[in-house]
Amino acid sequence: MKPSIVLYKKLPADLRQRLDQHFNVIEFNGMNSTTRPQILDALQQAEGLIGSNGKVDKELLDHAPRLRGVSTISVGFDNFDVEELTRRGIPLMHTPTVLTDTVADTMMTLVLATARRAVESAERVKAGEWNGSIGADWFGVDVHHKTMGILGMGRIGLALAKRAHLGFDMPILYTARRQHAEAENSFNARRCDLDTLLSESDFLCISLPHTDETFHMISREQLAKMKSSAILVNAGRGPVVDEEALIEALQQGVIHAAGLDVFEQEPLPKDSPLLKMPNVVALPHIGSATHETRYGMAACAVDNLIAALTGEVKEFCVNPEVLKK
Ligand SMILES: NC(=O)C1=CN([C@@H]2O[C@H](COP(=O)(O)OP(=O)(O)OC[C@H]3O[C@@H](n4cnc5c(N)ncnc54)[C@H](O)[C@@H]3O)[C@@H](O)[C@H]2O)C=CC1
Ligand SMILES: O=C(O)C(=O)CO
Repeated sequence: MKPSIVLYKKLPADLRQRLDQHFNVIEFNGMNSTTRPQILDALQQAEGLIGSNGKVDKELLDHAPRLRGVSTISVGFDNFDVEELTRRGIPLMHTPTVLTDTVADTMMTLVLATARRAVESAERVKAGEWNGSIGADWFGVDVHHKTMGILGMGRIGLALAKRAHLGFDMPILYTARRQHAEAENSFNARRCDLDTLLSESDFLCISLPHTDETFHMISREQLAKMKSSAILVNAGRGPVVDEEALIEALQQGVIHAAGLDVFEQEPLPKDSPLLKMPNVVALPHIGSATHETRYGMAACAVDNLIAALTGEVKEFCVNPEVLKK
């Protein structure tokens, strides 16, 4: 008999068929307050779990006595209790690499859109405000040759550095726990402490995961150290930036603008002051959201689950120590 798995994200038909070839698939339309109790029930029998967006915590794992492998359709795994999974010997698989360039493109989009006021200008054109030769009230600021500061020099940070250095002649600064030879040798990036990054960057670009250490790493005190002309771009995770402090900084002109793909609460609440600010470009967490990349992520996650449940994991395991047991 094929092992049972729980799927909580719609997959392209061919990938769903690939899962069906290996498993008895119990599918749910997302993990939310309605489906979660049903998912917990189904997990009594399930040996695998695959999806994205939904808390995989101790409560869920306590309902899953037969679980042997978990696969997230994302690179970020802040929704997962990795310690608890590891304690139970369950591999957690994720999808790095396949989305790196697409997310770096999104970050560059936010850099350009905020600096050149692209969204705001396009909205004004549609509102019929373009009635003659434009004046300084429409002008933006240059991106090329400005200093880009990268917080989170991992795969995505490096791909962003490549774009900024090769495409826009931007000097690159980065803050990291270790030196990144490739960033320094290939893209002339210079490592510095956080205070220097904050005070010297024209664009502070965040591609950090959400962890206990990174929670509110950028708050009032850090924002106060930035240039008043600086633009903050966050496509890592919302909670890395203290959103209340960011809103205040934008309202008071402590910094110039923000380009945000991620928020402390997603979807962004309809009454968020961010939605009313012309100097904010807010995207609905589209970092990896292209047809090609979302397909690639789903395919990677399907292969990852098959590998985890057949004991043939070669890469993309968040907690590889469980494989040695
Ligand atoms: N907006 C979106 O749609 C997407 C967002 N992401 C986010 O981007 C994050 C990064 O993805 P990758 O670059 O693939 O991961 P990665 O693991 O290659 O890079 C993360 C980097 O952050 C660094 N880091 C972690 N904690 C730190 C700390 N306390 N201080 C300084 N540096 C620290 C790590 O050392 C690493 O270099 C993901 O974890 C996810 O949260 C990823 C994909 C799409
Ligand atoms: O992969 C991730 O971590 C995302 O945020 C969505 O691509």
